Amino acid sequence: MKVGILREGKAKTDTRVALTPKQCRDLQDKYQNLEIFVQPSPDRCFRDEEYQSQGIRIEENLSECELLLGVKEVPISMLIPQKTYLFFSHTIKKQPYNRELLRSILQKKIRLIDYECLRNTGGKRVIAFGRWAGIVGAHNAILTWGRREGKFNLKPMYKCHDWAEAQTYYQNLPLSHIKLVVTGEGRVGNGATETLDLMGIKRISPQEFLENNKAEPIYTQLGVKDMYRQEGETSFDEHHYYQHPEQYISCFQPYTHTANIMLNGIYWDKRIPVFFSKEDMKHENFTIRVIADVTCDIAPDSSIPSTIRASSITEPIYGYDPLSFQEAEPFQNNCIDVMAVDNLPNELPRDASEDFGNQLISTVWSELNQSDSRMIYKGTIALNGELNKPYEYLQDYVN
Ligand SMILES: NC(=O)c1ccc[n+]([C@@H]2O[C@H](COP(=O)([O-])OP(=O)(O)OC[C@H]3O[C@@H](n4cnc5c(N)ncnc54)[C@H](O)[C@@H]3O)[C@@H](O)[C@H]2O)c1
Repeated sequence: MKVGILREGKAKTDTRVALTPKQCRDLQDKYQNLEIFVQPSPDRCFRDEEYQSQGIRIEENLSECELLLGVKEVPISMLIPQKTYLFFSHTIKKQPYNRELLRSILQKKIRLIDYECLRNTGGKRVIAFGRWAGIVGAHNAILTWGRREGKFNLKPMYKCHDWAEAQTYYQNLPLSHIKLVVTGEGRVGNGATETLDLMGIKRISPQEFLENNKAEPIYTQLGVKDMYRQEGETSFDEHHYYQHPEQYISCFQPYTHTANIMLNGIYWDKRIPVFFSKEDMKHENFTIRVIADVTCDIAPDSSIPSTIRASSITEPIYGYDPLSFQEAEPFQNNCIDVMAVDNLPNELPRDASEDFGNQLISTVWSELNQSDSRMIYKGTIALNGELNKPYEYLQDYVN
């Protein structure tokens, strides 16, 4: 089989790749009939020469390849008819900006397998970048706090060679007054706690967090059971919550009076209650001064009203004035600092790509060769010019 690694075409800042040079080499060594070709790219986090030095061919024309691997949406002009593509298409929520992309995929009779739709038998996603978004998100939260307090300047993650370098700056940071609440227990939430643990910030239970008045750096992590409840109910049925989140109310309020940093890493959609309102943010007892919103849904369709726009890797922080509801200069006493970078794993593209490639190899690669794989069937959005059965609900969007 011939496999092509695509040059990312959506934005220059997308420097990640699905397989590293070493992973390509290992796969070729393992499978005798496999040949991997890499489209040249001046922007990719692994240079063309790094692939070549592992014996992988650089090739502009990938029309001989059956399977093409990208990361972000492939521009329509780069799509080759009748091939199998794997990438994040961002079409399953009927995103308007990718309607033409899906139309074109159908016209060109492309088989589209979307990484976001690849799940194991328990329904959990098998391949994602979320852990790295959490790792970088927590780094940026503490960086923002250091600058806000004027106490320290943490080197931005994207300026570090890799995560190992960033970790060398975590010793002896003056973090004494930090009270940080992490929302979410998935990839992002758990990635964030990796960074916080390395920084020596003490993890405590949600209950202790609300009661702790000592000037020591602490954090707590909240899952859905800590954040939502049904009115009049004392127990929490997680399965029921996922089925009917609209029947629940938020119990996040006490943390808005206790924490000074919030790292938001929990999934949210319009059925789920918001954590707090614009009005809540005006109150004197709203103590949160830094919000690292990794989930990064943009207001008004968001759980956090101050996430009024996404920010960028090079300019990650903006201020939010809770009285005027407007954007303001960052690091002002009367304002809240927002870190809302929506492509955080790109700050550590080499580490994130390697991890992603390992997940691809260990969970997806062998499935791709099985004609009856449930995982691949359920992850396939389009084939032979039609929507695959699980995605027929997209027909009106395509039309
Ligand atoms: N800013 C970025 O660069 C970036 C990168 C990756 C992911 N994200 C976003 O971060 C968020 C979390 O991603 P993740 O990888 O941790 O996801 P995940 O599936 O690993 O974890 C999701 C978390 O949200 C909770 N949750 C609450 N309601 C849910 C629901 N109805 N369905 C599913 N989960 C629900 C889960 O219990 C879990 O704690 C997502 O919104 C994702 O799009 C942002």
